[in-house]
Amino acid sequence: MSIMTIMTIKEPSLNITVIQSMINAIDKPAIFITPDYVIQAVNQAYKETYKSKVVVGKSKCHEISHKNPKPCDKYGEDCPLQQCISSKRAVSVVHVHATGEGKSYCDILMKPIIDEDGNTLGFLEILDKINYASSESEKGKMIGSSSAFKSMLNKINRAAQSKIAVLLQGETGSGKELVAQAIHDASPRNEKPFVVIECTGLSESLFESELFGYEKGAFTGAINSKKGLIEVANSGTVFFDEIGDVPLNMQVKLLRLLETQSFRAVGGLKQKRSDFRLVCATHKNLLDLVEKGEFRQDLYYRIAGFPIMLPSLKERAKDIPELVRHFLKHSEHQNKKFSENALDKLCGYAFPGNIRELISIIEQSVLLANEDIIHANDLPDVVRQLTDTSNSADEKIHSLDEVERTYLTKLCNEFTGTPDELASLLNVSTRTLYRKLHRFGLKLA
Ligand SMILES: Nc1ncnc2c1ncn2[C@@H]1O[C@H](COP(=O)(O)OP(=O)(O)OP(=O)(O)O)[C@@H](O)[C@H]1O
Repeated sequence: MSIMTIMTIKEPSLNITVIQSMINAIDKPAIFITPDYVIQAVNQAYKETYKSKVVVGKSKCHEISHKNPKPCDKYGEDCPLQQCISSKRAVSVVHVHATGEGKSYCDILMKPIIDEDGNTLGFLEILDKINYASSESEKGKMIGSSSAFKSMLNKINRAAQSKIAVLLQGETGSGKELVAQAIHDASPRNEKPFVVIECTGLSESLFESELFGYEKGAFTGAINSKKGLIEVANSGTVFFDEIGDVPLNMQVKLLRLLETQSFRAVGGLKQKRSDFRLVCATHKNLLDLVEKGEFRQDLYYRIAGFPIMLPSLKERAKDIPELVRHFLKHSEHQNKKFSENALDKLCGYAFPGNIRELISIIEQSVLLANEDIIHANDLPDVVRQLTDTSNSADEKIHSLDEVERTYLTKLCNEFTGTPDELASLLNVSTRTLYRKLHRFGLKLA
C-alpha cells in the first residue's frame, strides 16, 4: 500500500525500497513524508524515539511527533514541511516534540527529495534530539521556549557538529558560559576536557604560564614543571571567556597559538601541539574594538568563524515565568510561588544583568516575602522602581554599565557580609565579583 501511495504522488515512480534503505542508513530518527504530512517510510531510530505506532501510508508526522491531530502551524509553530514546499530548499527549525521520554527539543532538518526531472517526490525529515535544553524546568538544562531561544538552539546545534571556531556574543549573565558548555556537550569531543580560560585580569606572565605551562626552574617558584591549560584541553574544547579583555601584546601570542595549534611552555625548548576546539565569548562589541585598534582584526576573523548572538533576557521575556518556576523548583524554596502580578512586573523589567540578575532577584524576593506567595510589593526596589517608571515618556535610558555600577555601588555601601557571601547572592564567582568591582573602581566596605 505504501508503495502504491508513493507511486501515485509523482512520475516517474519512486522506489520505496530505495527510500527505505536511504532512511535506514541514517543514524538519527528519520521519516519520509508526502505533502499531506503522511509518513511513507520510517527508520528504527524514529520508532524508538517516539514510541508511538507508526502506520506507514497513514500516520501523519504531527500525530506522532507532537501528538497533535493538526499540523504544527495550526498551533503557532513554524511548519518545516510548509516552508520546504514553498522554498523548495532544505529548512531547519527547532520544535518541542513528545518523545517516549517526555517533551524534548528536536532540531529538525527537512529536505525535498527531487528526481532528475525536477519533480519533488517527497520530503526527508531528520531529527536531532537536543539534550542540553528544555522548554520546561529540568535540572541542568538551558530553559526557554521563546523564538529567540529556539533560534539560538538551532545555531548551537549546528556549531556543535563541526570544529568551527564559535564566538558567543551577549550581555553579561545571558548564558554564554552555559552555551559554550552545551556546544562542547553536543559535540563529538564531549568525552574530552572542557577547559575554561578567564581572560579578564590576566597579566602577560600569568597568561603564558597558565596557557602554555612551564618547565621546572623557568622562574622563581617553579619548583616543578606544570602543564598549561592548552595542553590539558588536547582533544577537547577551550573556552576563552571575555576574549575582548586580552591585551594587544598577548593577542599576537594567542593568534600564533590558534594558527599553528602549537606552543612552547615557559622556559621550555620543545614545541608542543594541542588539538582543541575553540569557543570564545565576549559582552563587548569586538568590531568596535577592532575599529578603535584595541583588538586585532586578524584575531577577530580567526575566532569569529561562527558568531552566535545570545538574546538578552529582555528579548526573551516570554521565558521569564518558566525560568522563575525552574529556579524556585531547584532551590530550597520549592514551596514558594510568585503571584501573577509579581510575574507581570518581572516580565516588564529590563534585567540588565540578564538571567544571573533574575536568579538574584528571585533570591531577594524570597527573603523579602512573608508568605509562600511572593507578591509584587515583595520584589526588590530595583524592579519596582524601574518597572513603575517604564511608561514615562521622558525616561532616561541607562547603559548596562551604568546600571551595574549603580547597583554595585549601592551594595558596596550597604552590604555587611563577606565578599564570598555577596558573590554567592549575586550568583557570580568571587573572582567575577572582584573583576567587576575593579572595573568600576569600587571596594567593599
Ligand atoms: N537558558 C538558561 N536556563 C537556565 N539557566 C540559565 C540559562 N542561561 C543562563 N542560565 C544561568 O544564568 C547564570 C548566568 O549564566 P552564564 O554564567 O553562562 O552567563 P555569562 O553570559 O557567561 O555571564 P558573564 O558575561 O558575566 O560571564 C548561570 O547561573 C546560568 O546557569
